[in-house]
Amino acid sequence: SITLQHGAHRIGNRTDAGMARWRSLRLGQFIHWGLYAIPGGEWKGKTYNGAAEWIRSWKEMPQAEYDNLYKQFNPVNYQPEQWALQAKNMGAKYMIITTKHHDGFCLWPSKYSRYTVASSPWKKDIIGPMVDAYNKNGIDVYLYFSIIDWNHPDWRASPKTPADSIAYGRFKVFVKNQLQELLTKYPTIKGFWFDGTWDDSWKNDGAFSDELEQYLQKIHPGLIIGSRLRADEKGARHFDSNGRLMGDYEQGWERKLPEKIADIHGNDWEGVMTIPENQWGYNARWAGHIKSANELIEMLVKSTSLAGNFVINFGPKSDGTFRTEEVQRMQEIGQWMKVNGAAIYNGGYAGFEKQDWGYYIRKNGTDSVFMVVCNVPVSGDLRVKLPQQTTLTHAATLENPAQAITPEVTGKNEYFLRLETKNFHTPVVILLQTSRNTGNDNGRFEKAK
Ligand SMILES: COc1ccc([C@H]2[C@H](O)[C@H](O)[C@H](C)N2C)cc1
Repeated sequence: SITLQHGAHRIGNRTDAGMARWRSLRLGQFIHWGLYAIPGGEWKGKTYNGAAEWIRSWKEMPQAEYDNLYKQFNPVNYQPEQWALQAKNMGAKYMIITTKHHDGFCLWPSKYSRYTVASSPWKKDIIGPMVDAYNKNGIDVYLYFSIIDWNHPDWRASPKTPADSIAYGRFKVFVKNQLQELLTKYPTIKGFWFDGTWDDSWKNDGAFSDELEQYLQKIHPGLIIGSRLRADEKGARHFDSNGRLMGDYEQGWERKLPEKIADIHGNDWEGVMTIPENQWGYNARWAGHIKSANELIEMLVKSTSLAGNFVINFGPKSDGTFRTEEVQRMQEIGQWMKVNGAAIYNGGYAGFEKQDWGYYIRKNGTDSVFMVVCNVPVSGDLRVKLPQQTTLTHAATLENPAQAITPEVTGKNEYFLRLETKNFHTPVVILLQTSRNTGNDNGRFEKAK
């Protein structure tokens, strides 16, 4: 390995209580809200085919007109308590809110910028009431913060001249001030979700990203910050030039998930997912494939089975309400979580041989392993192959009333489970009680007690 001043400062996952809590939450709600919700992917009768929150970069959108949208920001139907209750009913245990996206508009009245809600017709702080409402409902809050700031005169994607470097130097002070301000105003937040860190200006200044992270940890110990913030002194991002993860979890899983446990290299990780193919901010016209609740539930189950968190994104409208499809997804996911949440919260990698019918999730630190069945085989037989010295002592569905299952046992520590009901509308969860190093002959299934 090479000597790095600004590479990873820790090998392996964090072992403190704050990170263990993050690891137990598993299901998060991402919210992208800002001026981009006003055009909602359309402008003067034309449809923008990119992601709605990027409409400012569209050639058909005059940037001055976009930048003046703050004069229309007035979410008269914004009710943070409703937002928080809705998220609680979905079963989300943490929420990530865009305090400032790439366009630079701040949803809090920052004293370091005039481009904030304070200058809008709404005038009031959006973030504070949201943090309070979510915390009151037992949901942890993380603040999304874009380093890229298209509105700030000192932002540079790639400084070319000495004047650029002086301007960008001022910008770095501005970033540090805004982050310190967010921590001071909203002390209950658990971490930052950084974005917009791919440009040369940031990539070629690994020292600053390292010092910034240490500065934030100093004023707010225990902050959880993913791998998108840092670059090392050679411009490597997420993983330093020695291949070691920088930050507290791998944060690169955006609209994609790992396939198998080897893909996560033992790191904590989080996947963030849009319901349409690629829309984070509100887009009036949802085109392409819109994920169903079952698809999102399966992604959540897959993430949990691979020891990662899964965050579903929502893009509220400019008036502060959510579109029907998003309300429906939250309700349907919430109904499933009410019955099966025990398989998700505190869930992790089981270490059993993957089967086609779905995913195994081990309740952390126990011999309780959940089978989440997403694909019932036409045979109706659900095969369970256990590692050596592990036997199955009991099996039952999670639903009410629980349906006890007597597996068929084969001699090779292999079991076949059959489900009575055949027609499923959502994934079915079966709880397996196992015991290890039992010493009795492999595969003997003791009758349910
Ligand atoms: C260039 O590809 C991109 C760039 C930025 C993104 C941003 C989205 O606007 C959203 O905020 C997502 C979390 N982020 C990675 C997505 C894809």
